[in-house]
Amino acid sequence: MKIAIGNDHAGPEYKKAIVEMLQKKGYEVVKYGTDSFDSVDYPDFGHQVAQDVEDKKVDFGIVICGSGNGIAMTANKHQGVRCALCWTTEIASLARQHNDANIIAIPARYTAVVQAVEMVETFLKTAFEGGRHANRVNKIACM
Ligand SMILES: O=C(CO)[C@H](O)[C@H](O)[C@H](O)COP(=O)(O)O
Repeated sequence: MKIAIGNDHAGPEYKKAIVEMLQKKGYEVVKYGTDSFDSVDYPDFGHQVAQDVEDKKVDFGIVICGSGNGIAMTANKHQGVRCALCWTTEIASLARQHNDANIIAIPARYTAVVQAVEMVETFLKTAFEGGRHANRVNKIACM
């Protein structure tokens, strides 16, 4: 399975820990974003991750910024992307089970690294339930 990950200056150490976990588990990882704490603009990297998901170059995406909101908003501009802001493992699980989310957004300044890694593990191992949720998810794209 192939995963794209991107972050701004709020999350280099979060990306590092998540990438280590993913590579240990055998995932192929495409890395975007910064490895330093110098200020950058989260949309630059949110778009890169979301474009890979939209183009089906990767199976899932992970985006990280301070609150998680700016980079989630960026990703959700893309066709076919359902990016979920997650702050507990239960929310991460529900984002897959009920919303068929294909990108997880991590709020680096409001969660611990260990919690972020656990949320990503949960997100990636949880399946979409379909059923009544499929109709609802289909309606998200209908405007
Ligand atoms: O949380 C964010 C966007 O939703 C970003 O990570 C920024 O950190 C946030 O906007 C704060 O900006 P700053 O330049 O880090 O003060």
